[in-house]
Amino acid sequence: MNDIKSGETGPEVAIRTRELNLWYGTFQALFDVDLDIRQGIITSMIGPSGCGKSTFLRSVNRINDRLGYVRMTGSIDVLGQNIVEPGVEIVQVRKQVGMVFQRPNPLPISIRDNVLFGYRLHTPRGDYRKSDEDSVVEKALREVLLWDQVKDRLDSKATALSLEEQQKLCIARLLPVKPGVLLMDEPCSALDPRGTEAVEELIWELRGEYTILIVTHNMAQARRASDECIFMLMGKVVEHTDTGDMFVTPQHQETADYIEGRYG
Ligand SMILES: Nc1ncnc2c1ncn2[C@@H]1O[C@H](COP(=O)(O)OP(=O)(O)OP(=O)(O)O)[C@@H](O)[C@H]1O
Repeated sequence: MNDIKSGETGPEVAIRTRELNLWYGTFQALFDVDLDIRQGIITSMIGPSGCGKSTFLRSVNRINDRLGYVRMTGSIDVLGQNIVEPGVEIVQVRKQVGMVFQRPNPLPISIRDNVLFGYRLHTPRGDYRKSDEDSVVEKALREVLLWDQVKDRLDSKATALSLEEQQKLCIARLLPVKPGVLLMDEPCSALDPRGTEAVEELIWELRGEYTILIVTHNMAQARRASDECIFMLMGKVVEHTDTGDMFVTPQHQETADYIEGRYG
């Protein structure tokens, strides 16, 4: 049951799902998920291992499509378009919905080419100007607070960067194609506490410009780094509310049990 109710949030909803069900073969992983994820804020998704957080995230940019045995029913509207309708181009979905993974996964090419990779792929040939490249690279790296560290070594291999820098780069390379939504699946889990703090600070900087949905096991992170929080259990949404309220006055016993560490 949701506490932030469908239909109440008006046009500023970035991701809206209705009766979203998903099966891996015969195993049902998501049950009637109705969510309204607001535009321009950070929403965290928490819940015990296996409750369907990553499955939900992967549905919103249709990575699950790669698996032949996944079946979905219901709708997922991203910025007003139902992305699971027949005929929707996955390339367009991926352009609007960027994804950041647990382990930073830069390509084994230069820092500069990493930033330009998606931009080259997604910019129509007639609109692409080589003379724009420098400013595109600088803008994206500045946005992720990495420019000063890397501006003198843009041609170095991205894989030689620290994990924190790699993760920032993986966020930077999404930005030139102007995604409305950034999905982050435990983006700090491979980082040390200092790297975690730096990436959290960055995510907070991006707030407003982008709609950010972040899956995390780290409740302290959800608490300090999100505006709204969704608690899931066994494929269902139990509670979706203001983060402060969820941690202080959870409305459901299951939420309270999880927050107090009574689930694995
Ligand atoms: N590719 C897959 N094929 C079959 N079953 C899967 C697949 N991916 C996930 N599942 C199953 O779907 C359920 C939800 O998994 P999911 O990874 O979405 O949970 P999660 O909440 O993100 O877990 P974690 O916090 O451990 O990452 C689990 O029972 C999992 O075993």
